[in-house]
Amino acid sequence: MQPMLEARNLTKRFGPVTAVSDASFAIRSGAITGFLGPNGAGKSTTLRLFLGLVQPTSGSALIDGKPIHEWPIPSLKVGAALDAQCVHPSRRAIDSVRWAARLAGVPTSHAEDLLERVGLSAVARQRTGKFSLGMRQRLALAIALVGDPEIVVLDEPMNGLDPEGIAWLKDLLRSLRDQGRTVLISSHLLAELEDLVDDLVVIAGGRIIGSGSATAFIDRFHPQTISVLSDKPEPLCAAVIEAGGEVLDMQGQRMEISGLTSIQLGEIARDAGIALLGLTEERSLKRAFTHATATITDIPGELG
Ligand SMILES: Nc1ncnc2c1ncn2[C@@H]1O[C@H](COP(=O)(O)OP(=O)(O)OP(=O)(O)O)[C@@H](O)[C@H]1O
Repeated sequence: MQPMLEARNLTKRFGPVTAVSDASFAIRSGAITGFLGPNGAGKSTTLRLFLGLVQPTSGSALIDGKPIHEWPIPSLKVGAALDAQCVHPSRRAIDSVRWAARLAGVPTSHAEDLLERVGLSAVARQRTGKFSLGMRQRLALAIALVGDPEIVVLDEPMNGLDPEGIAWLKDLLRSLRDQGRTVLISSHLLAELEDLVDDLVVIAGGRIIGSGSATAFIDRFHPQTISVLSDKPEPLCAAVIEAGGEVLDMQGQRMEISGLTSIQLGEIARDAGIALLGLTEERSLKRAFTHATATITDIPGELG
């Protein structure tokens, strides 16, 4: 199936700065994809390249097979919220949405519904100059949805939202996905995306370090670690090292071990006469992400 968004050897340089370097990845239709990377990694630049707001130095950024400018009415294809400050402060919220609808060439009659959908009905007729960042994020989202687009692209939309707002946004994005839309959402905070995304594209230093399903990302990058609780941590630590394992962390009776399977660890403890009081193999996207970004130089582009 044709990817909904695809970067092919995409590079963008700003003078001496290479913001995006030979990036290739594909985003499938009908999924929520998290675009994850530290500050300055090149996320916003990549999103802007897809939206035709900056031109690539080389390579291409395709929306459903072609550059955005080749779509007759781009806002029907893709709606984007890249900057929560994008609306004029002296304009009322409802007028900003109507203005965006006019620009997109779609009826303005849904403006009220859109503001209701993003929880801004009560302030629809207020000027946006005094809106909080969270309110602006909601307004930017309403504007992104104005053309009822197939693809929704959001740059750090959770900035400024309180926990309730974040939960609300996640529900809204899931409902967009459940309607068959494609959602691409960037963040520098993995915790924001962890329970939301189906797929991930991870970028650091302008380079794509992995893309694919979140599960595949964990499989590929997760360090093999075991958290173990024992009544004799010191001798267990020595036995683990003796057997070629590594003790990553030790706090009281709990230690974190890598380089051994849980079966091997059980055998080592048994042979040393040490009781294991608990043993868990922790697998989290967070640990995989930390590991992947720490070892970036060793990692090739595509993830299965
Ligand atoms: N218009 C520009 N002119 C010069 N340099 C730029 C421009 N836009 C981005 N950069 C640089 O490109 C690099 C990537 O920036 P970008 O904003 O894409 O990263 P980001 O991952 O979105 O980071 P953040 O989360 O901090 O916004 C940074 O070094 C940035 O300073």
